[in-house]
Amino acid sequence: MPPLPNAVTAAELQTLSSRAISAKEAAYCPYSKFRVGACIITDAGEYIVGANVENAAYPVGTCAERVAFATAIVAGHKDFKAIAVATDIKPGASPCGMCRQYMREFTTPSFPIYMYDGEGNYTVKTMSEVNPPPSESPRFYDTDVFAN
Ligand SMILES: O=c1ccn([C@H]2C[C@H](O)[C@@H](CO)O2)c(=O)[nH]1
Ligand SMILES: [Zn+2]
Repeated sequence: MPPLPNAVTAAELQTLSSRAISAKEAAYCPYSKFRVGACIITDAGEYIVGANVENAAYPVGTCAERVAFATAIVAGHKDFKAIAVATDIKPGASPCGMCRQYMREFTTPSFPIYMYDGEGNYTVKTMSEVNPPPSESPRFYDTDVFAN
């Protein structure tokens, strides 16, 4: 049987999580003091990290997930296997609405989001679980809808 799309091996998940956890150290978060690190693994097995970068004008700040995806896109990556997001809270944090929308642009509904707490435990959800289809979620802009 061919491997499932978006399936990460145990070794890949180990690297993905440790890079997301260490990326927390790069966060610039003097306002919230809430450190978030993220790491994406591409289909080819490259790892790209991000962390939240805040701003005195709060909405201008960007989350770790969007920093990681923007970095990956600018580096020329197109196909992504999974993302890990690491925080210091239990049971981890799920991506905000802007990040769900942002990530949908570059991922499929089965794309997994691994959410790590401060102790290395995770929960995992797919894009379609955190971002339901447009019929159920009218304010969610889906690339498939705009593809026609
Ligand atoms: O999934 C999340 C949730 C929050 N944040 C950031 C945004 C802000 O800088 C801080 C507090 O919300 O954490 C992320 O980067 N990713
Ligand atoms: Zn976000």
